[in-house]
Amino acid sequence: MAKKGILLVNLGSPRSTAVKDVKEYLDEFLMDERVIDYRWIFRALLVRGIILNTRPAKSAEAYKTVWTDQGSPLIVITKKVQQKLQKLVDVPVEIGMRYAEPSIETGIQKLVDQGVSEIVLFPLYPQYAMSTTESVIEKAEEVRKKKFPKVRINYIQPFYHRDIYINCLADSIREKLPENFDALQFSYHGVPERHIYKTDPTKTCNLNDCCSRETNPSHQFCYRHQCFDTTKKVIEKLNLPIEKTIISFQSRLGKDKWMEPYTDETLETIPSKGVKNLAIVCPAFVSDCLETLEEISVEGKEQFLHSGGENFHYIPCLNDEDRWIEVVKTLCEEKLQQFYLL
Ligand SMILES: C=CC1=C(C)c2cc3[nH]c(cc4nc(cc5[nH]c(cc1n2)c(C)c5CCC(=O)O)C(CCC(=O)O)=C4C)c(C)c3C=C
Ligand SMILES: [Fe+2]
Ligand SMILES: [Fe+2]
Repeated sequence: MAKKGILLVNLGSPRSTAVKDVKEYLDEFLMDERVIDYRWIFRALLVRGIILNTRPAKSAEAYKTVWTDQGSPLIVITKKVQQKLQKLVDVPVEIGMRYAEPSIETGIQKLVDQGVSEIVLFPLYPQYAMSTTESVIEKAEEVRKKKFPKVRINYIQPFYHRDIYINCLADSIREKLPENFDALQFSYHGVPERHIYKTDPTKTCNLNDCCSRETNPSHQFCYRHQCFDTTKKVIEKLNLPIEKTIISFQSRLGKDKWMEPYTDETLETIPSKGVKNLAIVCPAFVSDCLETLEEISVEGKEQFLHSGGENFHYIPCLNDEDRWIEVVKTLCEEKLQQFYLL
């Protein structure tokens, strides 16, 4: 019988906080046609002609504020998840990053070196997006076809709607919520609106109320719907009134129209509407990273407090919490079982 293994895939971080390493990382990231989805020549002009002239130095400074002795928080946390999961399952577990090292190819190679030929690959993103889930699958398939044609890969699908995940996230938030808060804000990583239209095979999503409808044929590939639905399901579990919740989208880049409302603008306007004590959580990320530890916990906090807010309470991601490791284990085991049916 074929030997099985698990590959946990996350976004990836630069090798170090040196500007040249950040530049190399951003080049690979932003030249991905599923991230900046322009024709190659226009993408290269924008990324290599404009963005990479100034952004690496700025991003390197931001990375320095979150970097740990062991490296980037995102990679350190993903490794902890790997180690904890390895103790619970009897197949090899490795990690791979979509950008930079350890790459998806490195991860698959490590599994193959242990005799594995059937891999469950877990893109660590609760919601589907072209720039994340789809990009990971495309890359893994490219590597598999080129380097490991005999290996079979079974992909774990977005899990934002799964009860086990929602219960886990709701329990984690409940434990960390402060006693008194005026609102709980759900801040998701944004994407350009164009990405949503582009990946909608049904062409029925118009980015209005269709995303919050119970059913719509576009939901399987609508990142906006999946963020709304995650929020709705979590607040139901938490028994929180909808009036006490806010949803927003962070981390926009460039001049395109990204999904609204924007987190930074929201943080600046809500204190004048009576939200003085804020709790904020970032459920597009399962591991804390630059975008949560710096953009939200530091920059976001400053924006909120300077705009009249009084208390800002950041709720960490699931990281290596045992209850989350249990969810990862269950989702992986489901897919491992499927190999027998394929
Ligand atoms: C959670 C899902 C993510 C989506 C969707 C996503 C889309 C997306 N991101 C950029 C540009 C940047 N993102 C950056 C960092 C970053 N992004 C995610 C996740 C998603 N991105 C994570 C987990 C991180 C942190 C990585 C880390 O090392 O901690 C950055 C780099 C940092 C910076 O310079 O600000 C950029 C740039 C685009 C353009 C995009 C969709 C089109
Ligand atoms: Fe991003
Ligand atoms: Fe939608």
